[in-house]
Amino acid sequence: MADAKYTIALAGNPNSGKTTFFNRLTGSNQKVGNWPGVTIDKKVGTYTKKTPGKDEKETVNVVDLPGIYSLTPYSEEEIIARNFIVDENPDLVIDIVDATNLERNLYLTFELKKLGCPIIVALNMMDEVEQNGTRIDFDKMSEMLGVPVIPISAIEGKSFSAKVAKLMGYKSSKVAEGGVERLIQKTNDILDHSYKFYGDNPEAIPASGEKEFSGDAFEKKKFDPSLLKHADEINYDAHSAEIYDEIGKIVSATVREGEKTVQQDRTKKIDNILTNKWLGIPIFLVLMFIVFELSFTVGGFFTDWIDVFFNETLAGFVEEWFESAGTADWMADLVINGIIAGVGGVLTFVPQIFILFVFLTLMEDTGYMARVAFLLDRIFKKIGLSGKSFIPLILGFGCSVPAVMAARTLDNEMDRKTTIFITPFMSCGARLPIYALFVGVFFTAYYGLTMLFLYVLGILVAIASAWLLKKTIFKGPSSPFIMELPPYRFPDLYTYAKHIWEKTRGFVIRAGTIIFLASVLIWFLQGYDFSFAAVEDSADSILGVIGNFIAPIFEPLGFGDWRAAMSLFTGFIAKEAVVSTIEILYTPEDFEMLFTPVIALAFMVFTLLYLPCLAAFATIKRELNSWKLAILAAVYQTAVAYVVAFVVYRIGLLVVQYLI
Ligand SMILES: Nc1nc2c(ncn2[C@@H]2O[C@H](COP(=O)(O)OP(=O)(O)OP(=O)(O)O)[C@@H](O)[C@H]2O)c(=O)[nH]1
Ligand SMILES: [Mg+2]
Repeated sequence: MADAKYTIALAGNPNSGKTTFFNRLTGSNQKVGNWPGVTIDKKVGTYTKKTPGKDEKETVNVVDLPGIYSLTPYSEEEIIARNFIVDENPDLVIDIVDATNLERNLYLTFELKKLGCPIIVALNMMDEVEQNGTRIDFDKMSEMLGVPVIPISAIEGKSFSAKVAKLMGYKSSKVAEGGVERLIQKTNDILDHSYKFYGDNPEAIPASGEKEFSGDAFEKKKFDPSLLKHADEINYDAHSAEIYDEIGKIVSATVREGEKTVQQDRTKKIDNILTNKWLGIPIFLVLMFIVFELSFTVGGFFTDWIDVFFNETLAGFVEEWFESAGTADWMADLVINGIIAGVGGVLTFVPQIFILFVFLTLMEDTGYMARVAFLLDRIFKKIGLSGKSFIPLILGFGCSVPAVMAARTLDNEMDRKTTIFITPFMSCGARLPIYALFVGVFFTAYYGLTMLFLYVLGILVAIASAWLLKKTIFKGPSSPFIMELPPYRFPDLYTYAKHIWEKTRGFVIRAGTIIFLASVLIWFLQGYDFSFAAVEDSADSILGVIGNFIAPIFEPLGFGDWRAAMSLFTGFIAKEAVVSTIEILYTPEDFEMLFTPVIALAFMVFTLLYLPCLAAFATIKRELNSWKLAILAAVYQTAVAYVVAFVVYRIGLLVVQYLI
């Protein structure tokens, strides 16, 4: 943590807007999503506190915490949140409360108060409250709670995106206008003054500047450890009943419920269709199909340009330039046939990836993905896995690394391990260039369908594996879980754009770093033999010799060619390296000759399912905290890939033979 005078923690129920506020306050770019359990680790940022009338600026640490319902935590990320509040003794806790759901959210407020934390309650989502016509008496609530209450709307601002959002029908909040600034001001005021004032009587906090305290006089109110014990061992029924009773009183005294229930009505209407028992899953499939088709048609348009740029314009220019400069042949070969082919081969697919991210992120941010999880929850329950597993799985569409980490939200150990095992089956973004490459050559007319097949196959294999694992090595009852569905929300455009930008940028950066290095390595290994002498035919190179040795293993799957075998090998570094290897090793003619549509499909299926990349593997090892289990996972995944690719290949051959 940066060296700062104060530390503030952001606490609150899941999905109440903590990270949204954190990002605004600190200018960070942490993941926000419209479902509970997005933040799974504490994140530290800073903001600069200015005291009016003084030049001096101070750095304040702000810690974004995972959401918690109470101080009695169950899962790992809840423990992180609670322990931070309890052990790190922050100077101030800002309790971000979802004002549309006060009854539930205020429970934590009461618990925090009982701990003796200095807190400010930020009533978030005021824009939604107002749309419903609900009124809240903040002064009275503050008085009854005994802590400052400030209405805010964390997504609002004077930013461009807020203006666009307004144009698109988003209604802002009058009450919360400037609420974020007021909250910061209040935070500063409280930090500026002793807790002794605050703890006993919040109204007694003098206006800032009225009275100054030196650093030494800043006295921290210590937590009473007996209270902590209390939180763990308390007689919960009596305790909660008492708290809920008080919450009930506060809510009835301060809230005048509006006539309208805009969000609920809208959400209900949409959900009648989207989560319909029969229509839900077909609608999801159709949506995904449309997304893939769009990413192919729109993205493909730009992809062609980029392809021409790398393979003709840039390669041609570099070639001429090298020739005129008299550069050594090997150098020209490295740059043109190694780097430009390898890195360019991956970058070509940026437009497709970008468009896919545009839609997947939209599905996440609006709350639709939570519905997909809900739909699959029924299936998951049948196989004895908690529906909570689906959130990590959905994140797996992006990248397996954060997805595997997200399995921490599962409090049941067996469920968590099972989820970690199956998450890599979800097709991550890095695998997209592989499909795009093959589909672009062999399945041009069926792009959307082929992609859908691969994604759905990944989901089905994950479900089947979960069933198998729960029956065998990870036996045990799964904890009951009631999926909490957030209301549909118009995504905050600024955050939304940032999400897409970050993901796309990540992809480009990988191409420029790890794929760049992999390309150089592959180029070297395919051009030189074991005595480091240049070879005429790359089949005699280091890569060729190893490749020819392992290639027969893949013969039954249709791709027993050494180049295909080696691309799977380099794919362990990063999945995109499969594309780089193919671009470097194959001439287009060879590529089209050695692969047929059936072989291509089997190859894609194999790359979908086999062991994940190095980074994902390291994460799996860390999260399972066992080499044995991590290796078992990789072996299992590769074995599944082999069997499924074999079946796909054989069925494909039969179809071609008898039906086409
Ligand atoms: N309408 C409205 N939506 C908001 C507001 N603040 C946050 N949101 C939305 O609420 C959702 C949840 O926001 P997050 O910031 O991820 O919530 P969180 O509290 O960090 O959630 P966890 O990390 O899961 O505990 C997102 O879709 C936000 O865009 C607000 O003031 N008004
Ligand atoms: Mg969060």
